[in-house]
Amino acid sequence: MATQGQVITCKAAVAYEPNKPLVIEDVQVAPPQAGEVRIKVLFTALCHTDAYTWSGKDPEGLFPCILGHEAAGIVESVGEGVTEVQPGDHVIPCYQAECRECKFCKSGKTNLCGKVRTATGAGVMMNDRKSRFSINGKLIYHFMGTSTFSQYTVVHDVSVAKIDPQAPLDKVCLLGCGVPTGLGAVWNTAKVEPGSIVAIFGLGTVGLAVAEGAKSAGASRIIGIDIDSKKFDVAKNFGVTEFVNPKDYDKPIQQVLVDLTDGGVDYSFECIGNVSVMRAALECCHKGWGTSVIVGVAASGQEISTRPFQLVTGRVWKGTAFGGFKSRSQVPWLVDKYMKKEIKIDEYVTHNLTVGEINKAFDLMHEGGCLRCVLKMHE
Ligand SMILES: NC(=O)C1=CN([C@@H]2O[C@H](COP(=O)(O)OP(=O)(O)OC[C@H]3O[C@@H](n4cnc5c(N)ncnc54)[C@H](O)[C@@H]3O)[C@@H](O)[C@H]2O)C=CC1
Ligand SMILES: N[C@@H](CCC(=O)N[C@@H](CSC=O)C(=O)NCC(=O)O)C(=O)O
Ligand SMILES: [Zn+2]
Ligand SMILES: [Zn+2]
Repeated sequence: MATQGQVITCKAAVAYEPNKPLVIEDVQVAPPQAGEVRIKVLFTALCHTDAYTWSGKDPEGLFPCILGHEAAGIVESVGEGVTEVQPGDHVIPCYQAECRECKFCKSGKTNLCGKVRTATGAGVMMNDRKSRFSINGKLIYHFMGTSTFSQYTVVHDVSVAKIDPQAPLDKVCLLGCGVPTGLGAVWNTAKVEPGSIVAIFGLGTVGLAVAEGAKSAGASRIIGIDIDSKKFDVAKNFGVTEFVNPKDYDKPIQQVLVDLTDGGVDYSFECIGNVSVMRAALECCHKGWGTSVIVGVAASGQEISTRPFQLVTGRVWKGTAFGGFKSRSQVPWLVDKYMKKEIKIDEYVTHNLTVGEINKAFDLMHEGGCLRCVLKMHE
């Protein structure tokens, strides 16, 4: 039965309140308006940022909402004026848009796009500042402009990357967030050079993708730091050459790293979202040139600090969103790299469940033995 132009009722995991189990509901998904695309989501993974917003610590977190932002699917229908994708196209929804027209896109200096950001931060669509999701007339907010914990979602056309239809959607869904973020933090944001010494704080999917990126960039030493020693075995497969557990030392971890590296590392990456660790990551950098990249997302109200002297003496503090990748242009390129076996994805997928098991998937994320859990969205 043709669904174009119709409201679709489908299953979605709804977050009604912070930290309360997600509820699988029958949700009404309105047709796409001008400049919008309705996507049948086939697979979605969970990222730590979904858990962060669900925890209530995200200043942009709105409830009730449909979380999820690391997914792949097929275009079901498009709204007026949409020219770059059509029904049947295989796509990855991108929380970081790329309109190619705004001040940010035209600057050549950033991957951030301004076109729909105020709407995505407010949980609505740009066109009418309303949600396309409802349950029996009651509004449900969008999340990050993607809301992939739903069998169907509506996104802005500037947030859709069209990909190779041969690519396995249960794997390339990871290119919606964590893997590009880690790779791009190294390749685009830090621009790590061959021979560099790299420190990575936090060896989850994002930290391991940093390791993979650093290895491919020719780093000579890749030091992984995590409070969970079990992470080291798996981290070796992604390029980590040495492991440090802060719990094994009495002195500050930045001092441990400075001592291990004859004065400090060339590049460090914070992939946790902990502001004390962000400070340590900056202060373990080498005087004169060491660069630290903040990747982790810290809770509302948290602030970073250090002695300004750390910067006066040449250390550089940076941050990255989606690894600096331009989403619509470069996600298809990353898919092609995966298809040519030039980047890993399968190795990050430790669990596969169904959307009905989503609360179990979040439990797995918090237990630590899980990198990415991929949910099948349809029977
Ligand atoms: N900037 C961006 O565009 C993006 C940021 N993120 C953020 O990156 C962070 C990492 O995400 P995931 O890899 O999915 O998370 P994860 O939870 O899988 O990994 C975090 C790792 O940090 C370790 N850890 C926790 N506290 C620690 C401490 N005090 N010292 C050392 N290690 C510690 C944990 O044992 C775990 O291995 C999150 O904050 C997430 O929100 C994620 C994607 C994109
Ligand atoms: N609403 C959050 C924003 C958290 C954040 O920094 N998000 C990252 C992506 S995290 C993906 O898993 C990002 O791209 N930020 C840039 C942006 O435009 O949002 C908060 O306020 O903490
Ligand atoms: Zn994410
Ligand atoms: Zn733009």
